[in-house]
Amino acid sequence: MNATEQKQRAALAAVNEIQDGMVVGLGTGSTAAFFIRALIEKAHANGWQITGVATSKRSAELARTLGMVVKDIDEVNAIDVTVDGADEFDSYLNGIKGGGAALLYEKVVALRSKKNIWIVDESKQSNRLGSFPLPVEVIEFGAQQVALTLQHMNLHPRFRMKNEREHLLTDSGHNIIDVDISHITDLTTLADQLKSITGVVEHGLFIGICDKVIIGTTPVQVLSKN
Ligand SMILES: O=C(CO)[C@H](O)[C@H](O)COP(=O)(O)O
Repeated sequence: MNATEQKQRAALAAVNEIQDGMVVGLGTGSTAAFFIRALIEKAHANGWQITGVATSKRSAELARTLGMVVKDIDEVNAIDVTVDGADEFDSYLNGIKGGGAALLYEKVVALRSKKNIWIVDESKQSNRLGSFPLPVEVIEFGAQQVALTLQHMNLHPRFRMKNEREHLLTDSGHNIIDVDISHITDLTTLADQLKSITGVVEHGLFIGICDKVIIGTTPVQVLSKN
């Protein structure tokens, strides 16, 4: 079974975690898009009222186009569960996110959710995080200075590009600098160091946030925290 089929299977399995009336955090990326489509289909078929809280403009637009009520995070009292993809995860359910440049909103929504589920294909599983470049979201002003700091930290920074000349901008208008953390063993300390750099808004290390990973293999594998 290829990666796309596994993403679809994981997304379908995650829909079983949702009940009528829930407020659901909608992740970003190709796997999250499969989930959004499948959830809306089930909600329509069963007459469910589901409210979405999107982690990107893309996901909000997809969900609204398909008929879901999507609210801003500040318009809801609580988020019951968020279902999102991941770029890499380990056996502790820590991971790297932000391959789709949505890590800031994804983390804001995840940290306000009662439960976080990641849906993935098996290629995302890793014994040690760091094969996927870690996205660091930085404000436009002084972004080159932040890149220099990351260079001095031996993290081999590279601006994520929209095209040959322009930096990619996130939904918040920030830059993404991808860094190489494959040689770093203490990721908690790294996370703290990155957050302490003025100009850094967020990074894609999600440590202690995910509660469950659904891998769309046959049969589907589920890893749960504790
Ligand atoms: O973190 C993300 C977006 O910022 C995505 O969840 C991650 O990149 C996985 O994407 P996909 O489901 O397309 O493999």
